[in-house]
Amino acid sequence: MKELLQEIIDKNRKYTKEGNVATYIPELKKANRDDLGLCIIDVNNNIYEVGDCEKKFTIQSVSKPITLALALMDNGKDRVFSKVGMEPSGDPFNSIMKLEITKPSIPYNPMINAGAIVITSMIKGKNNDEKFERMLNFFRKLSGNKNLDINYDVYMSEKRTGDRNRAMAYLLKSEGILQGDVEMVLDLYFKQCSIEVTVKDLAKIGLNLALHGIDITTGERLIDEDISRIIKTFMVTCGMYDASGQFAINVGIPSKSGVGGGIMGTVPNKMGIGVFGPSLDKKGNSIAGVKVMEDLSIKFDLSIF
Ligand SMILES: NC(=O)CC[C@H](N)C(=O)O
Repeated sequence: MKELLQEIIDKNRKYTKEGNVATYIPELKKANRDDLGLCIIDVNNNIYEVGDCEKKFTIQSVSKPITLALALMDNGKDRVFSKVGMEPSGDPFNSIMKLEITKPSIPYNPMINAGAIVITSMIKGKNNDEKFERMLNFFRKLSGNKNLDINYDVYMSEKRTGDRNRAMAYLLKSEGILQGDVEMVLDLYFKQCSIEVTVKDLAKIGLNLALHGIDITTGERLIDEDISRIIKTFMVTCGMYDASGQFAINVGIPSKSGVGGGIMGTVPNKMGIGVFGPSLDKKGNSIAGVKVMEDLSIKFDLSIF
């Protein structure tokens, strides 16, 4: 198995030369574009790691389905989906356009920035510290990694430069969709995106989703079954932004990407997948990472469709 995975990494390493690492968050420019790592954890808890699997990177948008799960458990479906929709937007992840032309300005889905920021605002806690602690604990439990924490430099870098997200959040507040102190919500969102992970952490979270919310090592239910189903469905329809349709056809694995270069995949009842390759295409998805996912899907017949 490991040899097959190594072949997939070797074959696709050339694609790390294509595209560019994210630069709009200045600190992300420091990523090494040549990196490519993969981890798979199957339902028997076999862990396979190949390539640059020891590298840490910030989770960025791969955090969105995870905070969505927490917000749904905190608030229930009715409340969450009165503020955020369930439809693919067909627009870039950071688009502001539809917020102005649709009334009420409910973000299309929780996987684009506007929707994710509203979701973050729904995390329960008596102050921001407690909200972040609950969030981080949830990420730690799902990844089985007690040491997960934020990359402070990336967090500060995005906090300093995240004016587009700031603009969206203020617009959402003015429309009554987002509640609370906007700067506090954004601070929590920037922290959430700056949580530092490895491909193994993503594979473990993916495995927990593949097992419908049950942790394989502890037997503990971490996510309600129904919520785990909702999360995976969003990953299929919106997880790769405005490339989700193409990805569903070519790969067919519920997945979520982030501008740090990570992709988390979850194959129901089979495995969790973590991939890292920081050079991105124009839509913000890892170019080599998507190629690796395509090869995995074909080689192991993983498409859910
Ligand atoms: N696509 C992404 O990974 C975007 C996350 C990033 N923190 C942002 O809000 O712009």
